[in-house]
Amino acid sequence: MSPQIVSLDSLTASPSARRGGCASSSCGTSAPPADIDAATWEKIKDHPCYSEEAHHYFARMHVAVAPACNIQCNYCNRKYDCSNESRPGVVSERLTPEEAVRKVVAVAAAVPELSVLGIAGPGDALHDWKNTRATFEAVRKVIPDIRFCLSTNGLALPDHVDEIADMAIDHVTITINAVDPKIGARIYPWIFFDHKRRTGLEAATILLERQMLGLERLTARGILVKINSVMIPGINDHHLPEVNRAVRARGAFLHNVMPLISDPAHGTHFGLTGQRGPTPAELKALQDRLEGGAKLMRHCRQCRADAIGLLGEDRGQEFILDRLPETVAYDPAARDAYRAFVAAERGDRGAARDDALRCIDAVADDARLLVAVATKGGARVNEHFGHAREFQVYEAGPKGITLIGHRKVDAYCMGGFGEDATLGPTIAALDGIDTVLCAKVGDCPREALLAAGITVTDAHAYDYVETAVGKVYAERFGRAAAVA
Ligand SMILES: C[S@@+](CC[C@H](N)C(=O)[O-])C[C@H]1O[C@@H](n2cnc3c(N)ncnc32)[C@H](O)[C@@H]1O
Ligand code: SF4
Ligand code: SF4
Repeated sequence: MSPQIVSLDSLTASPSARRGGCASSSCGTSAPPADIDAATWEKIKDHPCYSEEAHHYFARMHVAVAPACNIQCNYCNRKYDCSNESRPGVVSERLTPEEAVRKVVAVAAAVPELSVLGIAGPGDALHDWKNTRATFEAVRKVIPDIRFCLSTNGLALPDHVDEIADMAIDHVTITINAVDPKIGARIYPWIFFDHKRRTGLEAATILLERQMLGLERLTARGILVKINSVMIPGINDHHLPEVNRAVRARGAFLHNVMPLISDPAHGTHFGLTGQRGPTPAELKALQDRLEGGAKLMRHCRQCRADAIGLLGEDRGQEFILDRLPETVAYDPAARDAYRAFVAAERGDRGAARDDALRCIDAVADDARLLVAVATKGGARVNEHFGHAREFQVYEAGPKGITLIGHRKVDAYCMGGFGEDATLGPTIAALDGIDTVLCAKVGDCPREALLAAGITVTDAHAYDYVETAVGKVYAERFGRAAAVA
């Protein structure tokens, strides 16, 4: 099977959405959000992880060139692999740098949304620095405008900051789960440092010190740093506000608090010893508590180390090595055209969002609504309920309309028929949601969701998400007239 070519129309696939022309005075521009300076916006405006807004439009790909790791985390087992599973550290095939370059060029030729190449394991990008560097250097020669991104536990980071800066790697993620070694020792059984394996408090103390040093050195060089923290109930959940303060003080750009995944089938220490992950409500409560500190990332999908596509979709299986031609010619025209399309969409959507926010402003009290949106990109309500593999969750309230997370589900509709067995888990996954927005929904799931207290509607199909959420909010709280 050859890779599927993405069409711009697939994002805006309705006559009303393809309205041509431009409703906004800011058409064709993409001005930075109020809290971001112009230089930073230039670095993040096409990075789907560093900008929530960009993640509606731009794709990343990870290449699995870094299999080895210099530490052990109690939640990680890189030996377990399943092509159907989306989880960090999981890959279908490990690549040499040469194979990785072939894959990147093939993806860039077929996926015009591609803007970022990341190395996130399956081990540690800096422990396997030779492979990481060789991959980035070779890709840069073929695709000069692609952004580079890497993820590390931080142990080797202080030694590589100069090279990272020299190679124009603008985005680095460090996983920091604790700033107190006593808590760290419950997460990391060992590290390998300075030719020796170290355990217990000594291991955690060294690792945490190296993480902070690496963070300070990166931010001093103007590199944008995202901190990942895995939320582990009973171990570091109460401690993450302290982590948030510590990384903010050292200039971290984003803090991404992710839920622990600990299925016993994965064979991790935490999975096998019954350590649970947080519920969506617990994760949201912690993230809400952290608001006002280091800026939060709330749209992370905890991707595989070989993920390809928009966040929330994974097209990795389309591009496994066996399916790629030996040589692929790269032509930047499709990516250039896509960027021009996005610039126009952004202007249009910005104007629509301003309209939507006016109806939120119109409601003075503390009325809140949690809305789950079925979307396949482009910041529009454009996915059928039965085809959705995730719903993006928006909170509408006095502070505006904000993406606060997502809920993964199994697609309800297989080959044209709804599967009632799938609907139960979908309803459970939508716990706490008031309304679901989608492009199309059948009577059967609509009634089943209603019986569970969740309304679902396709009345706002192909609207921008904020426009649709604003309308639902206004209808619910009696200000329908506020949104035209
Ligand atoms: C697979 S790691 C690769 C990069 C690097 N070795 C690191 O740990 O930062 C990518 C991210 O996945 C996270 N991760 C791995 N296993 C996880 C799990 N079971 N639950 C939640 N996050 C996990 C890590 O903490 C890290 O932030
Ligand atoms: S540092 Fe990353 S790759 Fe290494 S054990 Fe931890 S999660 Fe796995
Ligand atoms: S794991 Fe999170 S930060 Fe990394 S590529 Fe996926 S969405 Fe972005």
